[in-house]
Amino acid sequence: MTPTPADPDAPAVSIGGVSHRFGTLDVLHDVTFDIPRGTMFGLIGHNGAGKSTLFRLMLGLIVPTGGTLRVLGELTAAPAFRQTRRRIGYLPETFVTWDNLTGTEVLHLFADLKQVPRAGCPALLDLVGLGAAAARPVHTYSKGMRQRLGLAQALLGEPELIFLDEPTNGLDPQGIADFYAILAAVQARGATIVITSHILAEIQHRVDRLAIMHGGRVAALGTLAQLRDGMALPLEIIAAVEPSRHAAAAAALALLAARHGDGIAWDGVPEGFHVRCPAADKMAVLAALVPHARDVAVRESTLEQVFLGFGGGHVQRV
Ligand SMILES: Nc1ncnc2c1ncn2[C@@H]1O[C@H](COP(=O)(O)OP(=O)(O)OP(=O)(O)O)[C@@H](O)[C@H]1O
Repeated sequence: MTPTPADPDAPAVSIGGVSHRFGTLDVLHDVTFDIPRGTMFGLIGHNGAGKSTLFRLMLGLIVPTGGTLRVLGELTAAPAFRQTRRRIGYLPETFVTWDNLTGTEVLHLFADLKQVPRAGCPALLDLVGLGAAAARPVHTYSKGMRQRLGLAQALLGEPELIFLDEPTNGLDPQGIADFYAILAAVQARGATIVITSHILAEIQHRVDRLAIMHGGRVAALGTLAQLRDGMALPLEIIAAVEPSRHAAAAAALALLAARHGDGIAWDGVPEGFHVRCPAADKMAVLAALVPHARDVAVRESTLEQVFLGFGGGHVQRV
């Protein structure tokens, strides 16, 4: 029987002061955060930051050497967690499967291992776009098709919580878009998704919340907007200005900069102006430029800039 968590509103994952040590190597240090139910949560960090270790801990495959870890309301160290694991899906970084079996046969085997009915397999193969290839042996699949088969096995039994470790590695742009469209549908039915990726441009607008891991610690946590605010990275505003309006636009910017101090900087280019300013000055800069501009675009800092700002790009081995 599937156990029901005591509190259905409890976070999908609750990590409290978790540390982990392999032998003499301290890999995670006092990691504390929750993953709210129904969210798509991104876990990012440099190579060796501890993401996969945290995944293995959340899956109950290893037990933390310090702190507590609750997943779907159950302590991962508790014997009852074996039952809870049936409500969890997992796509490892490297999805290894039986190459001589067909897509359908592979999925049947995973369904048997997970003790869920095989009857759901055809619909899952259709969902991931493998319906037409289901009867072909897996050794004839492309890398993208294998990854989609991996996603299908992670979705067996309609799990409430799904862990995906760098799931879009090797997928082409259309494959990545299709992959996230499936995840959006899965999230819409209420599932929580935890995903790691090194392709930050890909996940920045797709995840609801993020944790940036650095050297086994949580360096930052929140929505992309909160992380941007925390970093106070400047915005870039690009204004297309006709030559006849250049002087007037430059004068408006100079007046604004004199009023707002050093935070506003700009370059004149043949097509107009590139302005960098604190986010708080965005509306003032737009108000100065719009009367003179043919077009204006605002570029907010990317997740990659935020990540690098938090020291994410600095590989520090723990
Ligand atoms: N079984 C293990 N025994 C000893 N050390 C380990 C073991 N698994 C991981 N580590 C070490 O723990 C640290 C974190 O590794 P982990 O795989 O969790 O990082 P990661 O953030 O997932 O990295 P990547 O982005 O490269 O996948 C690394 O220093 C790694 O060498």
